[in-house]
Amino acid sequence: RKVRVQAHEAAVREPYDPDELEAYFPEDVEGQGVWKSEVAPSGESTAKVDNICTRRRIGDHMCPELFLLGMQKGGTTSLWMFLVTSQDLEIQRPLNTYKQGAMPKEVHFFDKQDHYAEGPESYAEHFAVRDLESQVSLDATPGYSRYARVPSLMVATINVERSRFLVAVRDPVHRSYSWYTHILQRLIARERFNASYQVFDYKFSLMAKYLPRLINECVDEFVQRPELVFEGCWHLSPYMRKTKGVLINETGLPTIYPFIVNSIFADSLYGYMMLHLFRYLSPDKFCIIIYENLVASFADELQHIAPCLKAFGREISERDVARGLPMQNHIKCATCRNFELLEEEELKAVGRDLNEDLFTRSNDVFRDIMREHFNRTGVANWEEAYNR
Ligand SMILES: Nc1ncnc2c1ncn2[C@@H]1O[C@H](COP(=O)(O)OS(=O)(=O)O)[C@@H](OP(=O)(O)O)[C@H]1O
Repeated sequence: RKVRVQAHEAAVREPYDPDELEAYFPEDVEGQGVWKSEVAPSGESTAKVDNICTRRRIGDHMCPELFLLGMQKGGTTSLWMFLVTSQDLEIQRPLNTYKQGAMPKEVHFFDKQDHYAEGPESYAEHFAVRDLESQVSLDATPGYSRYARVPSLMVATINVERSRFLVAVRDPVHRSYSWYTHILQRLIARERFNASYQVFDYKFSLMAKYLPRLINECVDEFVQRPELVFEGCWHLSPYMRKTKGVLINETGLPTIYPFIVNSIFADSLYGYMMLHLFRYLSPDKFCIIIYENLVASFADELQHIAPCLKAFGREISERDVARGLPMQNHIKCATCRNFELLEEEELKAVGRDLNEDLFTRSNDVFRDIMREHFNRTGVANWEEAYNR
């Protein structure tokens, strides 16, 4: 398959070869060796999986059966906080995670090769011992939605029949900008993040100008099979790793580590991300909520996770609704070095192009999914806010 690059040919990098990548990536973007470790999914149907998760014995550690899979920057920390602090829902959080001292929200078992390799017993040990059949625990790792291999690994490990999956989506432009900000505030000290951002003079608007074309070239290759788009084009896919960089005219630098900047936009392709998840996990086990609605009308939007809680005999109480959505994880970056602060109108202008060039196609897929599987129409018309 030929990779087309419409950029200044002289400055265009050759495709990254595996040795070069090896040198760039002594470890994964997020700090583990995920991208290069071929974790072979077992391919076993869940009926055949026999492990601590499927056995569910009283007296054993309890694997999660409720998952908050994403999307990253979709308000997941607030939703998690709401769920695990409810006195009525009785949802258990992990005792600890693999990362010492981390908030007990994100276990990162399925997206980190080293953790997955430790096996289900190790996963379960992060949760309390079960002393009642009705207990349920939650793994809220929004990064799971970013890694194409995760759902197949889940199917090979968890009790799929009993499990339920929550996903919070958000205006893709705002989600992308929020993740750009997150990287700039929390991860930019890492050499690869800094190098990839530097090419764009650290500017979101420049990333938004160049990345849609690169991502679209990949999406176009798979568009006849929309359920394969995410696996084909997610930020660490072979296609994306091999793709040639482009020259950024404004800085005169060619892209480097494109997957870091890719992910800012590729992780907002919710339609394709959901179709990928549905290849492994049945839509009727999902509850999808829309961040903007959750913020604007908490009680109403919360009802859309009710079916997933009901599966465990849990009901959202009036006093839960009254508690409202806590505010968590708002990253203020005003004083971050090199931060491109985009005021509302400026972000709108950037977002308009992003929608036209990249997001609308995936949003259409997402809206079809909402109509078909969740009987919700007229939701998530994010682009309307950007209309000229
Ligand atoms: N109550 C409430 N109202 C409005 N917005 C809220 C609320 N709680 C969290 N947030 C916003 O959610 C963003 C963080 O999302 P996540 O917690 O999913 O991020 S992470 O993926 O876990 O890092 C982050 O968005 P940005 O501020 O745009 O970065 C938070 O501000």
